[in-house]
Amino acid sequence: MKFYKYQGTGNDFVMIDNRLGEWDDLSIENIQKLCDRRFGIGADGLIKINSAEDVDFEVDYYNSDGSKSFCGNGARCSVAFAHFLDMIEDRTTFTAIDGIHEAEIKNGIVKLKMGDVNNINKDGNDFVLNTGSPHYVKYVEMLNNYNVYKNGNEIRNSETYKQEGINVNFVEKLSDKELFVRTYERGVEDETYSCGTGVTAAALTFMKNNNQTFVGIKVMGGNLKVYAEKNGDGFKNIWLEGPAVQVFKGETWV
Ligand SMILES: N[C@@H](CCC[C@H](N)C(=O)O)C(=O)O
Repeated sequence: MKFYKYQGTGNDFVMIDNRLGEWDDLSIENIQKLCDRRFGIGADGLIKINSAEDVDFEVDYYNSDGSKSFCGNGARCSVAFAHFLDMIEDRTTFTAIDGIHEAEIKNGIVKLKMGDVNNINKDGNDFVLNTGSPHYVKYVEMLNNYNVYKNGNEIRNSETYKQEGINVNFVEKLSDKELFVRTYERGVEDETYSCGTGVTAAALTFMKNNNQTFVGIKVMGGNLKVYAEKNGDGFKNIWLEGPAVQVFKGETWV
């Protein structure tokens, strides 16, 4: 199997060109092994780029445990991969598990349109919302020293969330325009260096109480930007922007 490895602010993916359907039957065990950092290539997730009708391609995303979801950074990396394969020019429309997305790519920076968010719920002082995947958002102080694994794992496996699972984002306000976000991801069952749908969720909870349409986000693996417009109790015109980089390519046996 020929593969490419991509990363978007440190959220890393094995990327497979599956436009001819050669890897339609890749098993969950195969995906787990390919993503294993000791016995495989190593990644937070695996993405198959499939052919699609009416749009440029389909992003078929799997977490490293083989479960499916929508991945914001994975979708941004998929746009960079489609551009590398000469499938698209600087704009594209593609489909993913949560619906149709638009995106733009310029100088390695990918700007991805996320689905509208209709409501943001509260769980105590924290927030729960879906930005293509489900997110829990908790504001904390001294995030650099915070135990993201322990506290994220506890919330993800709590009675309320353990069945479906949830991604848990810890957020520190750095200024009126910048947040620091660290995320425990379901399906990876660990902290990742960045989560695109997670930083989007964090930005929307922040924008809800301000009249801002832009938030800069610092994550462990770099910097991202989120733009959005208020729409009733929710948000529309939500864009996630940041780098998407090809790291290496290779061949493996599954
Ligand atoms: N890293 C992703 C989110 C991937 C999906 C998530 N782990 C889930 O199962 O919901 C991102 O960049 O959005």
